[in-house]
Amino acid sequence: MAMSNYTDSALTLEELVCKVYDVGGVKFGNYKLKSGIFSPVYLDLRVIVSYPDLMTNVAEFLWEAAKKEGKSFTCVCGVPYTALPLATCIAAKHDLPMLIRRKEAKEYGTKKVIEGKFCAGDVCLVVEDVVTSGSSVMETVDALRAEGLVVNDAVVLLDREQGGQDMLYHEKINLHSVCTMTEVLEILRMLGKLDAETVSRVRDFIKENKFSIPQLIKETHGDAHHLQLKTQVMSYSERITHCSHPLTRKLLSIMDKKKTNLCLSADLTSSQAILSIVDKVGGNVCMVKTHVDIVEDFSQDFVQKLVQLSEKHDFMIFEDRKFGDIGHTVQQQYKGGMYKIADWADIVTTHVVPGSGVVRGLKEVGLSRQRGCVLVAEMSSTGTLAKGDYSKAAVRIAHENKDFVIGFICQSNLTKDPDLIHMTPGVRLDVSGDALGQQYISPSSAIRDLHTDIIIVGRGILTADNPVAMAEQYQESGYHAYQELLT
Ligand SMILES: O=c1ccn([C@@H]2O[C@H](COP(=O)(O)O)[C@@H](O)[C@H]2O)c(=O)[nH]1
Repeated sequence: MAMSNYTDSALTLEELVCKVYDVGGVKFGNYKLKSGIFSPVYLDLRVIVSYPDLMTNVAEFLWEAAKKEGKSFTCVCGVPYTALPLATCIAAKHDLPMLIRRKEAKEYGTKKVIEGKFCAGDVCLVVEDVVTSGSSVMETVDALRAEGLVVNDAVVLLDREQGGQDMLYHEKINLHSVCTMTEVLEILRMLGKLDAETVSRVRDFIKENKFSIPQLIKETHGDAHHLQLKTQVMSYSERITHCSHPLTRKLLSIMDKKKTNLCLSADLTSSQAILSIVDKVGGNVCMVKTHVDIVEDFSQDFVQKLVQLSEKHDFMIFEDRKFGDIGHTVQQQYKGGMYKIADWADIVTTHVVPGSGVVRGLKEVGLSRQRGCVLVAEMSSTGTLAKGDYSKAAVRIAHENKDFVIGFICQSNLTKDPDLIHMTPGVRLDVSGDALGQQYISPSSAIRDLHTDIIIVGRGILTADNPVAMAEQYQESGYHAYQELLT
């Protein structure tokens, strides 16, 4: 008999997390892990099997997360043991053949490792309850691949954010998660189930117990494989060969040629001041970002001169317009008014708060002009609401509009798709922040820890005594961090 009577057919993520917590799937305290270390959080998602309605809901969330990017699968396989019933629910509900991986091959009879009917080339989705390092998912992936199945995707209920996603990406697996540990903490805190001290203890634990990719690969595959890691982080020039969007290719080729991942945020209010600094540091940057509506003496002559400088120094022009209205309105804002942004800006930013119509509206104007757009998926400011499901929706919209969307404004790595460039503002050598909620991280940390592609720097350069020398320092610091990732 079921231990609790959940009758919900469709829960919100908050409700799901709350129910998993209420049945004891997530516990907070001081738990000794298999590794011997003590953890302030303990996950026991096996308990879900005792709550059939909750289990069906979890399975639906998993399926939705896996299908978000429009992928299709010919079969599904759970990582033994907790995810087996979850995979079964998905298979039964969506009429999808299921495979079972044996933990040990049978010593008799067929000696099969993978049970169920399949053909080489079938595309299998791997299902897991929790990902920490990604090694359990990899055991199942390796077994499936050994039988000729194609495995590119895995879906997990909870990503502990300790390095598993990067590890799996290294193994050419896209990990889709229903929620992350950060989201669980935020939801439980919001619902009053956790105090601030516990939240910060768990956050610190996760931060301090992150695995590096080399460490994970060594653990999963041993030393020989570890040595191969060096070749796995893509250089800009390698990445060009994996990209289809012409603007992404152009940007990566500028970054490669000029040895820079720096974007200057030219947030000055006089056109002369902007042109002057851009001419001085144009050689150090791959992009110049503008807020054209703060320029007091704006004229078309100003933007023409900016375009000339972009040709002289070989950088792209990026108008940080942050559109946020319905498709029909943003079209007028993009091509018309006094700024006529579509005439001169290679790239523009848009919020996704109106839904995908905003992107479709901009695309109708920009596509024929070979322009591109960047989605504001996350923000650098304190208390930002652009997080969690909102950011995931931005990723989905980007994937659905890859002919026009070339990346994200973000504070974390959101997708491993080589076409989509991650651009991170809130970067400064002095990381103390400003009085209005801006938060900073260092250039090297943005590249190395957030795995971003481009650092966006404004006041760090503009207010320096010697902005040119400072731009060189940011260029050097960002590019050096990128080179370190390659070696
Ligand atoms: O999340 C975001 C999105 C955009 N910005 C913009 O980047 C620059 C940052 O300027 P700094 O002087 O380096 O703080 C600015 O134009 C913002 O509008 C951001 O900071 N955060």
